[in-house]
Amino acid sequence: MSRVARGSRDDSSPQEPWHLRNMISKSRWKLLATLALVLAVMVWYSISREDSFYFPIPGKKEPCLQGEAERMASKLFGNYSREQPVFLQLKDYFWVKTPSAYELPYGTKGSEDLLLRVLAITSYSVPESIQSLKCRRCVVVGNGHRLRNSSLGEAINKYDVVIRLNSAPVAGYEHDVGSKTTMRLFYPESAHFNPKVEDNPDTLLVMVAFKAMDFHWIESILSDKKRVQKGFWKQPPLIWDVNPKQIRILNPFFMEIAADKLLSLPIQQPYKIKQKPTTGLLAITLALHLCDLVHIAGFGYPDAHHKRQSIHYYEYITLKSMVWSGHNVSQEALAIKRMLEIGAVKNLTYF
Ligand SMILES: CC(=O)N[C@H]1[C@H]([C@H](O)[C@H](O)CO)O[C@](OP(=O)(O)OC[C@H]2O[C@@H](n3ccc(N)nc3=O)[C@H](O)[C@@H]2O)(C(=O)O)C[C@@H]1O
Ligand SMILES: CO[C@@H]1[C@H](O)[C@@H](O)[C@H](O[C@H]2[C@H](O)[C@@H](NC(C)=O)[C@H](OCc3ccccc3)O[C@@H]2CO)O[C@@H]1CO
Repeated sequence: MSRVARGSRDDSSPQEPWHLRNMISKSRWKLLATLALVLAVMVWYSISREDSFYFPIPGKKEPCLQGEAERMASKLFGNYSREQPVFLQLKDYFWVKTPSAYELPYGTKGSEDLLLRVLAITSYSVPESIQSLKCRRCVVVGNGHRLRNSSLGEAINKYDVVIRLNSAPVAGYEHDVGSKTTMRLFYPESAHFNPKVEDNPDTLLVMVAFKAMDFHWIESILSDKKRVQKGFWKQPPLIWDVNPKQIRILNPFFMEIAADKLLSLPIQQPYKIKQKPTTGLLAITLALHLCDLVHIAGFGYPDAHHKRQSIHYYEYITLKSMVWSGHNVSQEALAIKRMLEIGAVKNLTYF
C-alpha cells in the first residue's frame, strides 16, 4: 500500500500513522499549555503576595518612589524623628547639650569621652554618591542560607545601596550574592580579618557598638595604641587593614527603634542574657530611614523541623550556635512579615 493510501500526510517518517503523530503533537501542546498556565499562576501568586519572594527583572531598575520608605517607616515606627543622623558626629560630642537617655547599645550615655576620641579619627558623612540620589534603591543582604543557589548576584549589584552584614563573604559567592557592598555593618567580634578581600575600595565600614570596649577596640586599631584583649566574647582582629576614612559609627538610635518599635523589647533589662535585635533587623531599620525603596534578601531562619539546616549561605552552622545570642528569631520573623505585608520592604528570596 502506498504511504498516501495509508493516510500519511507527512512522508518524512513513514513508520508512524498520521493520526498517531497528530495525537502526540496535540498532547505535547497540552503539556506545554499546562506548564505555561502553572508558571503564570506561580508568577501571579508570587506578585500578589507581598510577603513571598518575587522575580526581579534582570537589566531593569526597580521603579522608585521618592519618600515611600519614609511613609512606611512612619507607619511602622509611629512618631519617630527623621532628623536623626545616620552616623554619630563629632560636633555632637564636644559639648553634649542633650545627653543620650540610654547606655550602649541603645544610646551613648556614659561613653561620651571615648566617643569623642573615636569620632576625631573617623568620619561621619554619607557619601555624595548616595546623598545626591533623588531616589535611593537599597537592598539589605542577610546572611541566610536562602541565598544559596539564588542567582541573585546580578540583581543585587543593580541597587544604589547594598548593605551587607558582619563577615559575610562575597568572594566566590558573587553569582548568588553579588559583589557590590556600599555599607557593611559590623561589631569587633564580627569584623572580617581581611576586609579588603570582601569589600570594595569605597565600602563604608559601619560599626555597631554594643559596649564601651567596642569603642576602645576601634580606637586602638586606628591609632595603633595598645590592644586590650579582655572584654570581648570572641577575639576581634588585632591588626585591621582599613582606611579610617571608611569607618562610620552607627547612631544607636536605630538599635533603639528596632528594639522598641519592631520587637517591643524593654530597653533596660536586668537579665544576664540581654535581648537585642539582630544586625540584619537593625540594617532594615537603618535602610527604612536612609532609603526610598528597601528590598531584602537572605533573611529567615530554618523552622523547628529543619534544625540541622545551615543558617548561613557560606558555612555550615546551625541555629544551635545562637543559643546565647539574645536574639528572638520568631519575634523577628513576625516583625519582618509585618513589614512585608504593609509593603514597607520587598523580599527577593522567600520567607
Ligand atoms: C554565634 C553568634 O553569635 N552568631 C551571631 C552572628 C555572629 O556574631 C556573626 O556572624 C559573626 O561574624 O551575628 C548575627 O547574625 P549573622 O551574622 O549570623 O547574620 C546576619 C543577619 O542576617 C540575618 N539572617 C541570618 C541568617 C539567617 N538564616 N536568617 C537571617 O535572617 C539576621 O538578621 C542576622 O542579623 C548578628 O550579628 O545578628 C547573629 C548571630 O547570632
Ligand atoms: C547583635 O548581637 C551580636 C551577636 O549577634 C550576638 O550573638 C552576640 O551575643 C553575644 C553576647 O553579646 C555576649 N554577652 C556579653 C555580655 O558579652 C555573650 O557572651 C557570653 C555570655 C553567655 C551567657 C551569658 C552571659 C554572657 O556571647 C554572645 C554570643 O554567643 O552579641 C553580638 C554583639 O556583640
